Amino acid sequence: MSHQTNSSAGLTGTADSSLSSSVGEHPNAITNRFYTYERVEEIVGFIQKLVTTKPEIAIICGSGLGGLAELVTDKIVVPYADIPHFPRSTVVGHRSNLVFGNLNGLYVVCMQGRFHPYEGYTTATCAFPVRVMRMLGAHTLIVTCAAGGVNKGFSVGDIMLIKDHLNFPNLAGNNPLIGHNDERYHLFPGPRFPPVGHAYDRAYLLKMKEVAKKHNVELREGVYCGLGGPCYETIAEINMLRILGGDAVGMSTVHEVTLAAHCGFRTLGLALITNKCLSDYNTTYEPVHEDVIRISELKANELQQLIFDFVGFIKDHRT
Ligand SMILES: O=P(O)(O)O[C@H]1O[C@H](CO)[C@@H](O)[C@H]1O
Ligand SMILES: Nc1nc2[nH]cnc2c(=O)[nH]1
Repeated sequence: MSHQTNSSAGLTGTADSSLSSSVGEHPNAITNRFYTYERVEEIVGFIQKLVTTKPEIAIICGSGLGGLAELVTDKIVVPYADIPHFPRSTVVGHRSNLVFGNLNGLYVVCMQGRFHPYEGYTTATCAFPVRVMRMLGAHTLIVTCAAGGVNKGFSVGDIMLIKDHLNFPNLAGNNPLIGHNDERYHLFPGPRFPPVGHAYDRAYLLKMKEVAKKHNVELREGVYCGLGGPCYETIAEINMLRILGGDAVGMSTVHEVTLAAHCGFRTLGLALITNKCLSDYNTTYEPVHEDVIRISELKANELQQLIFDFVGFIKDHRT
């Protein structure tokens, strides 16, 4: 049952009048005009007909990390293709499903496949499922991603707790919240000028460190740099990211976490270091997506265990 083509994904040039652009309008404003409160309610209503339990935890699976959803029991799988106005993942290592079910005693929704700006989606489109998951009832977001290790002390296979991010598209004037700020989202609370200084929940960060200790996993902690992609970085760019305090680099996460902060999610971010970044002009290694997927799949079990236990903690401490 497919309701709608990908044309709803916030791109211009479709027959839908809500997508036609006024002169000079920012693509994110067009996307946000398309994903009206009513339309998001329609999407949420559609999903609620299929899934009657309210999810508490939302999980976004990074490249090669879709297996996280396999931990979920009593699964209900809702393909993106079935959901009205939902985009599709087009990248290897990303499936296109919302997976609902139980994880260590809590009801969760997993995005098995995310959206990236380099696929042609606006950052607002990439982030909008976060709002859907919030409106479905989730209060905690666990966002995972594959990333290159900018920090020279990091090794391939390390897991980095994201303590903060550098949102490069945002610094260049591309923020998913550009456009009309619908007051009705103030429920979450969604102000026009949302603070993002604590977008990654400090208490969650500390808790995940405890969980990792129990599993004898040494976690890294650092700043994730979100770039547009699809190119991996030049040596000069990596050197710049280091100077700016970046520890890991990827092409996702920052727009999702921005929207998550806006709609009141408490967020935990985990970046799996899948490759080293180019450091000097004598380096012959270049990152390739196949390696990213291979390392993600190799380390998925470890990450799954940490997330499983972390969800158990949320269950024991929710108010
Ligand atoms: O961030 P995720 O989706 O985990 O994937 C990362 O890996 C891909 C590049 O290999 C890019 O999509 C980058 O963002
Ligand atoms: N931008 C970027 N994304 C990645 N995803 C996985 N590895 C990398 C990387 O080195 N750079």
